[in-house]
Amino acid sequence: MTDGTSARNAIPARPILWRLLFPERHRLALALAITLLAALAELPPYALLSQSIGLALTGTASGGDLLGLAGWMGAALLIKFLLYSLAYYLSHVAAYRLLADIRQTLVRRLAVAPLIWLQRHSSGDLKKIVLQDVERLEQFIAHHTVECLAALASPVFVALVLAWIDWRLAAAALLTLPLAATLQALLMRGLGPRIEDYGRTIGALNGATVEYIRNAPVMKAFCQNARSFEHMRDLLARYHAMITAMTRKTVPGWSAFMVLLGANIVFLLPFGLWLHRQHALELTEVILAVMLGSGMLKPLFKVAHFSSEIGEILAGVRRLAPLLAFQPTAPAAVAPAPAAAADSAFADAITFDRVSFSYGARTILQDVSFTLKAGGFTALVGPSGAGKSTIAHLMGGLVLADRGDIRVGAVSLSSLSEAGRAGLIGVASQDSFLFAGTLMDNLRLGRPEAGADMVRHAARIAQAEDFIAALPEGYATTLGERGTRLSGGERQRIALARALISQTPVLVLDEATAFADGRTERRFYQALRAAYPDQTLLVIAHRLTAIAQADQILVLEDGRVIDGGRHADLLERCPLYQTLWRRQFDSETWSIRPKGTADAAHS
Ligand SMILES: Nc1ncnc2c1ncn2[C@@H]1O[C@H](COP(=O)(O)OP(=O)(O)OP(=O)(O)O)[C@@H](O)[C@H]1O
Repeated sequence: MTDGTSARNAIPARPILWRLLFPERHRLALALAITLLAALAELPPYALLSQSIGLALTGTASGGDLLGLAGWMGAALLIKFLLYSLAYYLSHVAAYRLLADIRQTLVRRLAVAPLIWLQRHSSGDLKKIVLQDVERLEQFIAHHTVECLAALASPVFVALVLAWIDWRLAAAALLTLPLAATLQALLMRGLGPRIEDYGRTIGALNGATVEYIRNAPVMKAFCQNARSFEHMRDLLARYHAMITAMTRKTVPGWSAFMVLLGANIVFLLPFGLWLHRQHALELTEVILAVMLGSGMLKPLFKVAHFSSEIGEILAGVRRLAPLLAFQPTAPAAVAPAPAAAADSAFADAITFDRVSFSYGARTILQDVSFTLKAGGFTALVGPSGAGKSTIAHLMGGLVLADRGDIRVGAVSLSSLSEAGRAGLIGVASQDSFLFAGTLMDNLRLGRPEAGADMVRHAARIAQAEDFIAALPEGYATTLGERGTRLSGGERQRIALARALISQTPVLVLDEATAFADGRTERRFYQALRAAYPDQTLLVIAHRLTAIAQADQILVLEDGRVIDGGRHADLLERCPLYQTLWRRQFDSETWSIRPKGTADAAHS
């Protein structure tokens, strides 16, 4: 397994950041140039102030002089205000244009991102990328650019003015800077991995929060509260511990850094007064130097703060990078035409050839081999946890086999593009996701060009016709984001009809008919075979009566296919199949009886 952290660190974030900023480079450059002017505009008010003090000290100021000075001061402040406003305006316009572009690109890329990649990321991770990481870029583009440049430029301009008055004053004003910079470097040491860790914890916490919100109704039903959601509680504790450790590590250093940046007055004032005594400087020059110099380094605190934030911004860019890099895959040249599955050349529509799969260290499937005959009806049965859905996930491209090969006809499934695979193999499971939109849109998801007759036909087979007819607007009924207006069983029927409409040569139904009772389920398979006789069907079902008519039944136990054949043969020779067959009747006749009547009921 690849180490996600080192892989992420290997992505060079700075070039990606520049590439993201490139489309707005002119606007941003203009914003920065205006910021420099605004930082320069901070100086004249000080010069005017020092001039006023000089006039006041000599007692030569007339009312007109003071009014003039006040006017100039007001004008200087107004110019500074206008320049900063313009710089901010431009940086914000650039930021929001870029953000809109980046978000649109991300959404487009999400649509073409490989299923495997999406499967590996929790919804919390993706939320963090699409919302928080992009939001952080807004902070960087709209605020940090202008504010950090101003914070850097302002001490430089002040140092130049001080050097112009007397270079020794500039040197005295800068004396505490090396000390503060060394402290800052020490402070930041070892913070990088912590910031990475912080990002990971936030991602995990987001995921747990989304899961918690989704499961809130279930937890309420069982009278549980947030404290019972152990995973989230652990993550919150980890987050709290991490923040506390980071605060403990950084706060004393930050405070010392801040104090040092403002401490240059300790050198500047005595040194300026000494120069005045040596007749090297006028008193007004000393006052001007102290006014300018005493606060000149404080803006660097913002720069230092930014340098700790840039780590998070770049980590966000690194997270964005893989998603931004996805390109729509060209249809695979080797994908067999869907209709070919029924040809004799594709007598074996699907072949699992010694396929193994693990979740981490846990082996789920081991050397699984079987074939699905083209146009045949195969059922996959086995105890819970045997690996049946994992086989469906492999065929649906949600996970990749660790070893072995899955072939569609003669072509390896792994060599097909996602579009090629989706055009050949359709998967419907119990977990159906319905999008906000009309029922018709939801049904035609896999085949937007499907005609009304085809949709109605599929809906009839999926036993969805009656309840659709009862909906206020039939097929035009708008569904909520998760199809909340439909019951679980109705949603499953829609998912089933959707898979039928896609008309893929191979169809995998993973507990997709769990909504139906035994008899309805059996009738459904009969209707399905009659309507689509050429379709290769793989059905995962717990209710064996429904699939007893299958051409082939594969028995899976602990990730291995232990037997395969027709119902009658398996019933005769396969102990596990016999047990599964018996168990379904036990469960069908199972009931809760008052204590003490159990024996009587069994006899
Ligand atoms: N994402 C995952 N991470 C780790 N283990 C998983 C994951 N998904 C499934 N498993 C495990 O893999 C095993 C096989 O799961 P699978 O869903 O394929 O079984 P199944 O035969 O379909 O079971 P059921 O009939 O109950 O649906 C189970 O033990 C399950 O806990």
